[in-house]
Amino acid sequence: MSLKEKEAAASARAQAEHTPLMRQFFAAKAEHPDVLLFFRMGDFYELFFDDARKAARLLDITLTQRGSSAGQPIPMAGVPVHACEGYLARLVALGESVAICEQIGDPATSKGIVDRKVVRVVTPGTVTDEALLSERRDTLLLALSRDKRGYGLAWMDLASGRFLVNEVDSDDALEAELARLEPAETLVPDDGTWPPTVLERTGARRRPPWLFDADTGRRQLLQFFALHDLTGFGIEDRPRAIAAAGALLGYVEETQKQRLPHIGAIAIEASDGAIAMNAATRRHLELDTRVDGDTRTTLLGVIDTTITPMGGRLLRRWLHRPLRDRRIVGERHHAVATLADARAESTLRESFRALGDLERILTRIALRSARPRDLSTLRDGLALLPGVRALLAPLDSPRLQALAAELGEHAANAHLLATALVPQPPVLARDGGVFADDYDADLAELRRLSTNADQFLVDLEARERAATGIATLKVGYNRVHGYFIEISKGQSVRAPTHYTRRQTLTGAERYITEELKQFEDKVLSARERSLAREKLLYDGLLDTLNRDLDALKRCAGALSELDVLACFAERAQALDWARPELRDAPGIHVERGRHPVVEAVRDEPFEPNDLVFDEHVRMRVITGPNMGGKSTYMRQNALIVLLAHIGSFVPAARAVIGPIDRILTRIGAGDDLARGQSTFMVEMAETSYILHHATAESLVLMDEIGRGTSTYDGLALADACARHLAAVNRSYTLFATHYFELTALAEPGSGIANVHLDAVEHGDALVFMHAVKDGPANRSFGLQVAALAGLPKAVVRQARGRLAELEQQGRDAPVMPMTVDALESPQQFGLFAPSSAAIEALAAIEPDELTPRQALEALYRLKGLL
Ligand SMILES: Nc1ncnc2c1ncn2[C@@H]1O[C@H](COP(=O)(O)OP(=O)(O)OP(=O)(O)O)[C@@H](O)[C@H]1O
Repeated sequence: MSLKEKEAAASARAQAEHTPLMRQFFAAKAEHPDVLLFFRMGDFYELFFDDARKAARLLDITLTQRGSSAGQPIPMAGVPVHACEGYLARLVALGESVAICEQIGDPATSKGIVDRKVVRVVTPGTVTDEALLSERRDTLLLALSRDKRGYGLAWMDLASGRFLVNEVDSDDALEAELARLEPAETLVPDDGTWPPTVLERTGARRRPPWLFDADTGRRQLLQFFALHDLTGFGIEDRPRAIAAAGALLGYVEETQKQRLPHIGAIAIEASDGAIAMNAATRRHLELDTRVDGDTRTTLLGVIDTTITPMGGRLLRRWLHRPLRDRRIVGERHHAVATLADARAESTLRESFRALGDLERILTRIALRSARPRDLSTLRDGLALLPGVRALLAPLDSPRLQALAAELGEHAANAHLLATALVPQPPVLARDGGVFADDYDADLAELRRLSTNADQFLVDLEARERAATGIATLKVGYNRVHGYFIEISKGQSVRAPTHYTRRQTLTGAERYITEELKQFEDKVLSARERSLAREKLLYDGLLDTLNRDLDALKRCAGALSELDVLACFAERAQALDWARPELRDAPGIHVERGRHPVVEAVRDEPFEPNDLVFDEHVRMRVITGPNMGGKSTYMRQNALIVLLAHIGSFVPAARAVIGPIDRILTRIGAGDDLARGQSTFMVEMAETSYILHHATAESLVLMDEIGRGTSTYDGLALADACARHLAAVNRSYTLFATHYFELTALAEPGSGIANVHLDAVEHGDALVFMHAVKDGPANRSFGLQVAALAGLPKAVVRQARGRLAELEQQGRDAPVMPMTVDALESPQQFGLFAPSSAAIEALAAIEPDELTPRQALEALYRLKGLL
């Protein structure tokens, strides 16, 4: 016997030692080794062995034992089927996947143990059940591929049917896309090292590398979309994107185990169509989450007043992808202005309250998992369309008119749903009662039979009481035994002989009669038949709706966008925001700009500030006291630029903005300990990214760079970076600093100007003015701010003394002015003051009295003193 044969025999012996049930479990588990297996047993999903231990830990459920198999006790944990959604939601949030193994045979009729089969695999990135999805956030599955030239990305929102791809050429760009998309699950080829940002994500899943092959991917896509070539989707010459898309499709088909008719197309979402923002920028600008996890005091928290969840999700997508296409964005501004001028947005928003999440409902219709209430929500939504179209008809805006056309009529489906469904259908289709009585004659007849039953039973009870003379006789029904006549124990001797005993209880006997039996057969079969009829009608309704799925999806898309545009119009008026102007000419002009979030949370009025970047000034060095408002000023301008490019109005009296390609920020952050980097390392890595990527169309915010190291190192670095940004990158740069030395950069012709924020002292109190003024600050108020913060008085006093000393020393050691020219001749760098002996010797020299030879000697002497 060969070794292989011996092993096979041993495994067969081991198998034989298990019970049939456990053998069934092992077979299912072998097909899904890396995920938790929910094994259906009656009213429970049970987990065994390691799955049980893991689930007990993650879900805080009891770990028990179930007999033994092959001589060993079997660890087991279980969740009730009726409550499984909650447990699944918790597991997918933790990045876990679950294979659902159902009983597929009927326990009543099957011989031996009932058949079981894995019917679907619930994974964090492929969930479509309403209960498992976050309402206002897309749940994305992402697949990555790579070749020598870079990475391919493909992502799918299964709950809406969106399927997109992109290709990027660097780790940085990949990281930026991950930060933008925030996928719930990421498929990565298991081949060599990947950046930690990829593998350390919740829901990262390694897959065999051969699944990420471009040729196979192309074949899969062609087959899935039933096409001959991919040119129509514009991805034909994108092998990395195609490889990722193929891997993604394979995974979705493997886990869903059903057709996915709602995924009708794949499209490219290229990076160069959007204003680039890397992960750091998204974090620093607090677009939708703050470092402390708060989501309310963020930009999204302030601007999101969308009514529908699908509108909320679209707005979040827009916010993370400001567009560079000024035509599209300009059309949105025009639409917002038109809605606001016509005061149409409030009526529109009011009607959207009845709309619901049509986008996800349509997906459930396509996947045939829609519940009756989904259909009634769709009915109510379609009923709104004529009103919405009438409202849009007179409005003179190309985008609004295009959206009105996208909405479509849908009169037939609206009528169908209105006549088919009862006003308030039940939660589940299973128990019937979904369809209106007059929708279907057969159903109405079957229902009449079961309803008339009630009257028949009342009559029967009265008749039997009279016939037997037993006043307490009752007619009843239970699910196990069916209809019965009940007589108390004491009276049961008086039961007539044609009563047949059906069941004996402690205090009563239950009987059946021939008449009651006949009635029971008729009613029960009517009930069953009416349920079967409803199921048939339900399937038919889903078929009809699926025929129009594409048009309905376009309608839902248009409604989502209208919701966002109406939200912009509402915000613009409520918050007094202005329509920005996007121009081809370079420059940024903001008049009376405000920070939308700081303004929203402050009780006192916000001090508006201007910003001008033009051909003369491309960098503004901002100085001023701590707490003066430097960071606020910088961020508000970035947020204004960003808001303008998603189509929103902006918190300013006026904003005129030229082409922008990136928003880059370097703003003080805490240690990135999770990634083992010190504050200074993070600071330098982010700065280096900016210096490598910023262009003359980029908006750059630099907040206090150099703070993470010693004063001289820090100042030297800050100085060099500022010069590089001004002279080489030539970006629009806001550069906040505590190094007053940097104010010397603002020389005529340098393209750099100073602005400052101020504070005034009122006795012990310090009042911050928050107004941005031209020129450098003249003092820092650091000690006053420290005192405000509660530093002990003695410490502040001591610091004051030390400051006076330092300032005196500083005055004695002159610092040479710094110019942009110094970039080319670093030896002129004016930071490091010459030694005081050299200065004294230099001061003692009278040049006019020296001969050329003496002058040369003096020069050698001075050099020797350095
Ligand atoms: N223009 C303004 N109008 C009203 N209040 C403002 C304004 N700008 C800033 N503030 C308030 O001042 C606080 C401090 O602002 P900010 O953090 O921008 O100061 P900073 O100069 O960057 O301070 P630091 O140098 O300590 O980081 C803000 O939290 C805000 O409440």
